[in-house]
Amino acid sequence: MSEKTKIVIALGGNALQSKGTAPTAEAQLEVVKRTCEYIAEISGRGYEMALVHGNGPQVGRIILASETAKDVVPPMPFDVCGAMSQGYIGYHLQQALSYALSKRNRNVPVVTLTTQMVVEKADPAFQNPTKPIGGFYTEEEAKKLTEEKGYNMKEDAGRGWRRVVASPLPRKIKEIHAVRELWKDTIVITCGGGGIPVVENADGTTQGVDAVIDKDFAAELLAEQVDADILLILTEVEKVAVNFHKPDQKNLSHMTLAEAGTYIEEGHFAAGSMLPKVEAAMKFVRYNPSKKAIITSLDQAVQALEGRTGTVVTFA
Ligand SMILES: Nc1ncnc2c1ncn2[C@@H]1O[C@H](COP(=O)(O)OP(=O)(O)O)[C@@H](O)[C@H]1O
Ligand SMILES: NC(=O)OP(=O)(O)O
Repeated sequence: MSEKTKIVIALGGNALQSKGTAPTAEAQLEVVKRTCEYIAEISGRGYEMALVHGNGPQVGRIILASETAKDVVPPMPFDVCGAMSQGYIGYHLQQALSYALSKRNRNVPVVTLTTQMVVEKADPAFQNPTKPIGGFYTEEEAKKLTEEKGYNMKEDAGRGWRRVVASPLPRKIKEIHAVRELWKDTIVITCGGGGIPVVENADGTTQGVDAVIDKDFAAELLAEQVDADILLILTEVEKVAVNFHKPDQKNLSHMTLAEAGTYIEEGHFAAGSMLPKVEAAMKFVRYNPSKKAIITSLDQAVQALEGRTGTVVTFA
């Protein structure tokens, strides 16, 4: 790998979703086109990068469609739905990013790698579903879905109720060697939706499991394994806050590992939304204390890389 600054960018579900319109593939493509302008801008500044995207809303809809059509088409297992989400989100990103790069006369190839993520069979997450997927429901609708379909439903960071599924920790990127090879001259879209969750059998084969891995943790593992300089987590908010959504909310420009740990103990970060981002950032700087993680919004990504905004997480 070259000596340029290497970034792993984690793109939040909001970077792929249109607000206030039906969640169609066409609407997603329009949002992805806007997202890719920012990504191309970062590439234009000479950074090397890989992209990891979320899939919570998308995989939830694919699973729902499959379950709804179960009387006419055999339902797809979760891992296959995850693979489908990687394929179509990756396709949109490839199409839009290639165009955004070409407008800047940067003819860097962009490819999506179907990526399996090894998880542990015994991960306690299989007994405690926490990962929100699909759309948002009212509390009443959520109760009905639990009664009628047996879904696990939880409130998601003050935004409504969502179905939650198991989200085991990512342990090994099956295709990491291909990612490293591709990295040399390509923007690779990998570990989409956290990677397709698989377990390894004793004979070395892999087998899909019912889960959705958190893409922030997957991006962190990738950042470790490609020796990235920066883990850039892009979401809806410009900065991480303490006392979020309270009158005394305070946006943070910087957190050390120790400070982040204290804020977690004090309960400032919502599980399933901001908490995994902060935990992923902490894990990255703990793994390599000379590196940094940044959490910010997509539209502030360039400014955050220049040190002008975002929440920077460092070891000390
Ligand atoms: N302490 C906090 N500071 C900032 N945002 C927070 C905090 N706690 C919860 N959030 C919420 O977490 C959201 C980011 O999580 P989420 O939307 O699940 O991520 P993604 O962008 O990866 O889909 C923010 O948009 C915000 O609504
Ligand atoms: N898989 C995943 O973490 O998706 P979201 O970012 O959409 O929650």
